[in-house]
Amino acid sequence: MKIIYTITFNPALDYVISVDHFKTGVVNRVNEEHIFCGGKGLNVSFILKELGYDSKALGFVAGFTGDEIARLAREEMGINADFIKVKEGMSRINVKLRSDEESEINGIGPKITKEDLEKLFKQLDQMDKSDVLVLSGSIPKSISSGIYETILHRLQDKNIFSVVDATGDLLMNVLKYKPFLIKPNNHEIEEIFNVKLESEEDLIFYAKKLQEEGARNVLISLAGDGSLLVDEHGGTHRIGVCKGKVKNSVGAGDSMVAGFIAGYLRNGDYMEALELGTACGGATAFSDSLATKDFIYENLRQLKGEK
Ligand SMILES: Nc1ncnc2c1ncn2[C@@H]1O[C@H](COP(=O)(O)OP(=O)(O)O)[C@@H](O)[C@H]1O
Ligand SMILES: O=P(O)(O)OC[C@H]1O[C@](O)(COP(=O)(O)O)[C@@H](O)[C@@H]1O
Repeated sequence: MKIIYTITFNPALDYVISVDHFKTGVVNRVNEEHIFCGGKGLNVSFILKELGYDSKALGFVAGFTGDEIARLAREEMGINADFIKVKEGMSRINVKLRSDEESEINGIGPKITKEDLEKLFKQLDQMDKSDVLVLSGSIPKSISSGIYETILHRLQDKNIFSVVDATGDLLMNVLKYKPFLIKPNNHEIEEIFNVKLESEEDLIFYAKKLQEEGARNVLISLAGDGSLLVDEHGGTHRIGVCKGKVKNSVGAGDSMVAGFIAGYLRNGDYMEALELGTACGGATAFSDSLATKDFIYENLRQLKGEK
């Protein structure tokens, strides 16, 4: 049995607030607030657990916020988290503002030293052939943007499946290690290539460009417009979305990544992976926080046109 590891370098408490007609330069009053444990790898671990796949959630936490993240991850999310506690700084509080528009303010994160990184490398040394490693999210400012590259370089002889959900250099630098899956969204592709995507042909063109750089499967998510996968055999798969009322789309991308991995692990079938990923992304977007199992499968049945 493959072991799935997720790494969240910079977990966060997500402070999700709703404000009617938010305005800058004045006092705004919140009419609904929630605090969730967030961070991309942790979100992936949670959805994997809902789908029946255990994972080891690795990463760094610091300060009182870090203690709360570790507590919430274990006690409320039910995740097998093995975080490294670092001494300087504190884990982030990321503000997610719901108003006429959705806005996010994501923090910096604690100071991670060389010794802290060594501890993570030791944990990763346990990885074995065909295990899955999910590297997702940003990294604290104290670490070099080459860190994902360093990790995949260390693991390159182990024949693991890597999944990378990150932006800019963090993503581009690892493509040469042939990640099994990358999941940029359309805005991230536009930023990477400094272009405006205007058609499906554009999406396919840039997905193939990322494959030329080394990525095996490229899944481009398009929020409410669904997603497009160019698989490693050159097949193109376009899928729409589940129907529902959006409540909070934070974590939809992470949910899609988890669903895709779980769907693929079942039979190695891309369409099954894409459908389950879509159901997970939609179910999270239609929930106050991350989606739960029953709602994911309800969305999957709806997507497939089943009762
Ligand atoms: N408004 C929405 N309605 C239905 N499904 C959605 C919606 N937003 C996101 N999703 C689902 O979640 C997936 C990932 O969402 P997206 O916002 O593109 O990811 P990210 O959070 O990484 O930017 C989408 O491809 C879609 O399947
Ligand atoms: O590490 P980053 O890129 O700052 O992102 C962290 C944020 O991403 C999230 O994991 C949500 O990610 P997505 O909406 O892209 O799925 C939040 O829980 C968290 O606040």
